[in-house]
Amino acid sequence: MGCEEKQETTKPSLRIQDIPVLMQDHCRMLDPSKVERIINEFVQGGPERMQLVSDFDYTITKQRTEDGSVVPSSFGIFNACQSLPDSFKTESDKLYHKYRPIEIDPHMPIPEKVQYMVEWWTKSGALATGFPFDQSEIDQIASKYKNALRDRTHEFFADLQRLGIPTLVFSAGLGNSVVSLLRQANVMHPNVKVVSNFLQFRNGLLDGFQQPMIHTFNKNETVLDGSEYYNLVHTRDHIIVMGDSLGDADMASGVPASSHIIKIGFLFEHVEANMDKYMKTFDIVLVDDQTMDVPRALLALIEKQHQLKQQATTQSTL
Ligand SMILES: C[n+]1cn([C@@H]2O[C@H](COP(=O)(O)OP(=O)(O)O)[C@@H](O)[C@H]2O)c2nc(N)[nH]c(=O)c21
Ligand SMILES: [Mg+2]
Repeated sequence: MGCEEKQETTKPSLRIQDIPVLMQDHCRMLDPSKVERIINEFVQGGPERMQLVSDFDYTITKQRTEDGSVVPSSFGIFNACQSLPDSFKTESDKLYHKYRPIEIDPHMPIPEKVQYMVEWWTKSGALATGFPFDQSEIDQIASKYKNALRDRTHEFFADLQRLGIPTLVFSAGLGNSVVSLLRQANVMHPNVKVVSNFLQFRNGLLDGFQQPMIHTFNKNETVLDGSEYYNLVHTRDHIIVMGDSLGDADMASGVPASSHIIKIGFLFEHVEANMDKYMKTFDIVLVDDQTMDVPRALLALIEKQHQLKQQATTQSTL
């Protein structure tokens, strides 16, 4: 009885059907009432309890561009650099053909895959060793793709900065390419942190990747344990997670179990075959949506309530 009364008084003030972006045909939800409940928690909790965790490749970059050109992945940008030795490309392709099928093998258990992934990233680092290399090469290639970020990415990152929401861009790819693209797109604000694999140099020569290695299966908040960023976000228990691969949904693993998380999945390839898994994995599935409109709409609701609260406080102190 008491419980029913409580539900009555805490009735959500926002209803999913009143949020137009979530009512679009290409926006799918397995459990809209769960999304509605969490959105209300987010709105009540305000920006100071929020954090955002996003994948980079094909989550911040587009899965489909208007002119049909393919956007390279962060490793792809590096591989396109002219000064890399000829053997680098051939050897790196060989590694890709060996390890990529293991990475996506639906039957192999994850602990077994982890060993192979560590092997892949280690060998890939070893290939990127012992020759001179200049970051400007990555910058030049990345500059061609600074307009290949999702529509309204600039506005989205401006929203996150204005609201002071710590934003983690997580990539098991190459951090040098990620940062270069974000910088050149003018979205690398102080609240944005990129956790990824960064090139390391020794005596003026390339020397593989810096530690810790970020691979597909440790790409989650457990690798942040004890870091400065962890200290910044560990009390922020309202989390938006965004990704395009099923594994991206686990990026917030390691945060307290009591956290409220909305997982947004961008689905583009093999829509029918993937739909079921994406629906079970992400709270909101966006089919061929090349914009940041849905996450922006969530932030707008949070900001609106925040402003109302601030106005009320100002008036009560007058
Ligand atoms: C070590 N290594 C890993 N990858 C791929 O890079 C991806 C980076 O992982 P991610 O950033 O989590 O995923 P996303 O690209 O789907 O956003 C992994 O899923 C691997 O398939 C790699 N790809 C290339 N081209 N070269 C490499 O050396 C290499
Ligand atoms: Mg991705």
